Amino acid sequence: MTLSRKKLVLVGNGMAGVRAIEHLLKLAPDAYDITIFGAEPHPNYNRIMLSSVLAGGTDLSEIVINDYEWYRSHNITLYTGHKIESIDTVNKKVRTGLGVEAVYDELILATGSDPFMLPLPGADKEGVIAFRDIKDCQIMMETSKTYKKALVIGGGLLGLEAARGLLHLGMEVSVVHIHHYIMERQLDQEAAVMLQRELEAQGMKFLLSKQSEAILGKKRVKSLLFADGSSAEADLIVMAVGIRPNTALAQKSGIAVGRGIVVNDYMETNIPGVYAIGECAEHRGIAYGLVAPLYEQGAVLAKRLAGVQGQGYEGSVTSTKLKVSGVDVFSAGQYDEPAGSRALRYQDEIDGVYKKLVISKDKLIGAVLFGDTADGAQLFSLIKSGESIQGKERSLLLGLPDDALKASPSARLEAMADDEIICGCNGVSKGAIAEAITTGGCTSVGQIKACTKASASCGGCKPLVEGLLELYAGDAAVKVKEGICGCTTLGRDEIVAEIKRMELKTVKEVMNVLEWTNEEGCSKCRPSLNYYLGMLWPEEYADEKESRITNERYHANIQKDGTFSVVPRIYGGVTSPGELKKIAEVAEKFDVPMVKFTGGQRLDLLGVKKEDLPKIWEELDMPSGHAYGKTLRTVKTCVGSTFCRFGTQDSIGMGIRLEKEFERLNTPAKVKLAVSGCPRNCAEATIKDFGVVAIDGGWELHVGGNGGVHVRATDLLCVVKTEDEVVEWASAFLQYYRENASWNERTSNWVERVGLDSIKAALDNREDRLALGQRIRTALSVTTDPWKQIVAERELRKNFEPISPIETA
Ligand SMILES: Cc1cc2nc3c(=O)[nH]c(=O)nc-3n(C[C@H](O)[C@H](O)[C@H](O)COP(=O)(O)OP(=O)(O)OC[C@H]3O[C@@H](n4cnc5c(N)ncnc54)[C@H](O)[C@@H]3O)c2cc1C
Ligand SMILES: NC(=O)c1ccc[n+]([C@@H]2O[C@H](COP(=O)([O-])OP(=O)(O)OC[C@H]3O[C@@H](n4cnc5c(N)ncnc54)[C@H](O)[C@@H]3O)[C@@H](O)[C@H]2O)c1
Ligand code: SF4
Ligand code: FES
Repeated sequence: MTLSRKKLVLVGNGMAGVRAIEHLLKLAPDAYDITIFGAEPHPNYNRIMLSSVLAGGTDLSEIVINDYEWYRSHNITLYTGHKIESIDTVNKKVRTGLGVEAVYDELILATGSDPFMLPLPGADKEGVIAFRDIKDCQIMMETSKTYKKALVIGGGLLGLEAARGLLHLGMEVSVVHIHHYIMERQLDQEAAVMLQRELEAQGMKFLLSKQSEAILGKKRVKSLLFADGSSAEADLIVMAVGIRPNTALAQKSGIAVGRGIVVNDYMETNIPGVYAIGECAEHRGIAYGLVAPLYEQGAVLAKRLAGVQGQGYEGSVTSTKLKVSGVDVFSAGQYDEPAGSRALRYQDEIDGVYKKLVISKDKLIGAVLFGDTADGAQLFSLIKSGESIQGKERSLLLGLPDDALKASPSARLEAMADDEIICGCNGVSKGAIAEAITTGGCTSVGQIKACTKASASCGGCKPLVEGLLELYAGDAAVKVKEGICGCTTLGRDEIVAEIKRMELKTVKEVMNVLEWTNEEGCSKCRPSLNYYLGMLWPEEYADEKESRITNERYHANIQKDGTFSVVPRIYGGVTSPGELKKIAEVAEKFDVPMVKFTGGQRLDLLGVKKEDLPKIWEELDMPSGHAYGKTLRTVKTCVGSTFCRFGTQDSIGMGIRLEKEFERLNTPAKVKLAVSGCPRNCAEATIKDFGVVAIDGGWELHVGGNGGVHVRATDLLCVVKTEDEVVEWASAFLQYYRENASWNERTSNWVERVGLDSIKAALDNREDRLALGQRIRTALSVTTDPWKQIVAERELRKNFEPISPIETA
C-alpha cells in the first residue's frame, strides 16, 4: 500500500455500492485504500435472485456476486455484520455499533432501503416478516416445513414473487392487496386481470381491495383481520408493501435528506466528500427501487472518484419483468397514459396475450406486455432512444415483420455506446458482452451468461444478448435448441415421440420422465401436453381441466369486465323461429345486456354472470357453440343452390353436414370452416382453415386460410366430385393437422411451416386418408357436450356458484 492513497469508505455492502467499487477499481485501481462496512453477515450477493431461490430455481450458494476472495484480492478491508451507527462529518470518521472506527477522505453511503412494515397491532408477532434478505428467505423456507397457510400482504412485484416462492414450498398462499387489481404500479387493469387469472391457475388466491387492520394470535400469528370485519387464517404473514430509503444514518449525521439522501447529478450530497447511490439516494426527486438505475449511478460516481471527466447522471427510464415461472409480464416507462398521450392496445383473450403501447408525439413512452414479452427489450430500447415510431406503430404492436423494424435492432445495437447497460439485473454493459464474444470466444447465450452473468436473472435482456451474439459472432453463433417453453429443452416433435415411445399417460408423468426443470410446468407447456396426450390416447386419456386455458375451463369466453358470453351452436348459420324465440326469452329472463350476431353467423349473448351460465344453458337446451376453445368453431355457409340463382351446389346442406361431423373436436388451435355455393364465394371460404367452394360438378377444397391479424388466403388442396369425398378429405386433413401441428399453431402457420406439398403427399393415398378418417372418428367418439354435462351434474355446477374467497378465522 502507498501512503499517498486516499481513504475511501463504503457504508452498505449491497448491489449498488459494490458495483460502484468494481467500476472504480477498473478506472483507478491504485487510487484508494478501500474499506467496506455491511450490516448483513454476507459478502455482496444478488438480492434479485432471492425470488429465484425461494421458487427453487437456484441455490443460496449460487447468488454471491463477490466472494470473500474478491475483497482480499483487491486489498479491500471488509467488515460484515457491522452496522455503521454514526458519521462524524467534521473529523471524517465512521463508527460501527461494535465500536470499530474508520477514517475517510471520501465516503459513499449505499444503505439501500428498508422494507415498509405496516404498523398494525400484532405486527411484532412471530411469523410476521418482510422479504428483503437472505434471512427472510431462510425463515420462509423453514416455516414451510411445519406450517401450511401463508398470507402475503401486497400484490406488487415483490409480493407476487414471494407468493410464487411460497407456493413452490408447498404452502397455501393468498395475496392480500389494497387496490382492486394487482401490480397497479406497473400494469393497467386489463393486463393485471389476465395476470391474476394465470396466477390463480398456478394455485395462488387473491383477496383484493382489502385493508389490513390487525394481526391476531398469541405468540405466533394466527390470522389477519381486515377493516371490513372479515379475516383470514395465517401461519405466516409476509409484508411486501413497498420500501423506504434507508436514510436514518444520514439524517442523524446532518446530511440532507428528503425521501432519500439528496444527491446531485454526480451523486454528491450536501456535505463535501460524502456521496450516496442506490435505493437510499434521491436524485431529482426520485428514489429508484430497481437495480438498472442504481448501476448507472454507480458508474457515474466511479468516474467522479477516479477523476475521469464524464456526463452526470440524468435519471433513468425503468422497465420491469415479473420473475414468476410460466408467466410473462413486462412493463416499461409510462404505462398509465399521461395527459397528451395515446394508447394502442391488442388483446387476445383466447391465447392470453395483451399488448399496450403508450405514444406521445410519435415517440414510444411506455409499454405493457402480457403473455408474449418477446418484444420487451426492443420496445424498451425504443423508449430509451426516444426515436420516432411514426408509421411503425402497427408493426410494433402486432409484432409484424416490418423491414424498417427488422433492420433497426442490430443497427440500434451497433450504435449503442459500449458502457450502455444491456442486462439491467446484473449491470452488464454492451462492451462487456462484446468483449466476452470477441476476445472471450463465447458463441452461445449460455456461455455469455456464465462469463458475464448477462441474462442470468429475469431473462428480459436475452433478445438483446442474442442480437449482440449475432452482431459479433455472426455465423459462429450457436443457436441453442429452444424447448416448447422455459421448462424444457425438448421441442414439440421430440415430446410427442417420447410420449408415444414410453407410453406416458399423464401431464405429471411427462414432466417427471422428461425431466422438466419446473416441476409444475407453466401456462405454455401444461395445455400443450394436455392436448398431445388427448390426441395420442383419445380413449384412455382423461382431460386435465386444470391444464386447460382459462376460457376452456369455464367453457365460455371471459369478457373484459369479468362477465361471460354464451354462444349456442347454430349449424351452418341456419336457425328457426322456435330457436330464435327461445334465445330471446332466455336473454330477457336473465337480463342479458347484449345479443349480437357473430362473424360466424351465430348469436352471442354477452355480459352473462358466471353463476347464470348453467341456468342459461339448461333453459336454452342447445348444443355448445364452443366459441371459446381450440376446437371447431363455425361452419359459415352461403345460401347456395337452394335459394341463390348462381348456386351450383347445396352449400347449406354441405356446411351443416361438416359441422355435425366435426363439432366438439379438439384441435391444436381454433378451426373455422366455410362452404360457398359457387366461385363467387360469399361465405369467404378462402380465408378459412378448411374452405369448400362449389364449382360445376364438384367442390374445390382449400386449406390454411386465416382472416385474423395475419391475413392469409388458402391454398388449393384438391378438387373432388361428391359430398362424401368432401367429408373424407376434410377428415383426413383435420386429423393430419391434429397429429402434426404444435399446440396453438393455426393451420395457416402450419401449412406455411410444413409446406402444402408435404400435406398433399401425406393425403394423396386413399388408404392413408381412410386411416386418418378412422382415427378422427375415434377422437370424436369420446367427446361430449360440456354444458349438457355441467347442467346434469350438481358437482360441476358448483364451480359456477359465486364464491367468497375469504376464510374466517
Ligand atoms: C426479493 C427481491 C427481488 C428483487 N428483484 C428485482 C428484480 O428482478 N429487478 C430489479 O431491478 N430489482 C429487484 N429487486 C430490487 C433490488 O434488489 C434492489 O433495487 C437493489 O438490491 C438495491 O441495491 P442497494 O445497494 O441500493 O441496496 P441493498 O442491496 O439493499 O444494499 C444495501 C446494504 O446496505 C446495508 N446497510 C444498510 N445500512 C447500513 C449501515 N448503517 N451500515 C452498514 N450496512 C448497512 C444493508 O444491510 C444492505 O446489505 C428485488 C429486491 C428483492 C428484495
Ligand atoms: N421483478 C422485479 O423487478 C422486482 C421484484 C421484486 C421486487 N422488486 C423491487 O423491490 C421493491 C419492493 O417491491 P414491492 O412490491 O414491495 O413494492 P411496490 O411499491 O412496487 O409494491 C407494493 C404494493 O403493495 C401494495 N400495498 C401497499 N399498501 C398495502 C396494504 N396496506 N395492503 C395490501 N397491499 C398494499 C401497493 O398497492 C403496491 O402494489 C420495489 O422497488 C420493486 O421494484 C422488483
Ligand atoms: S357464393 Fe354463389 S351460391 Fe353462394 S350466395 Fe354467393 S353467389 Fe350465391
Ligand atoms: S435484465 Fe434481467 S437478467 Fe438481464
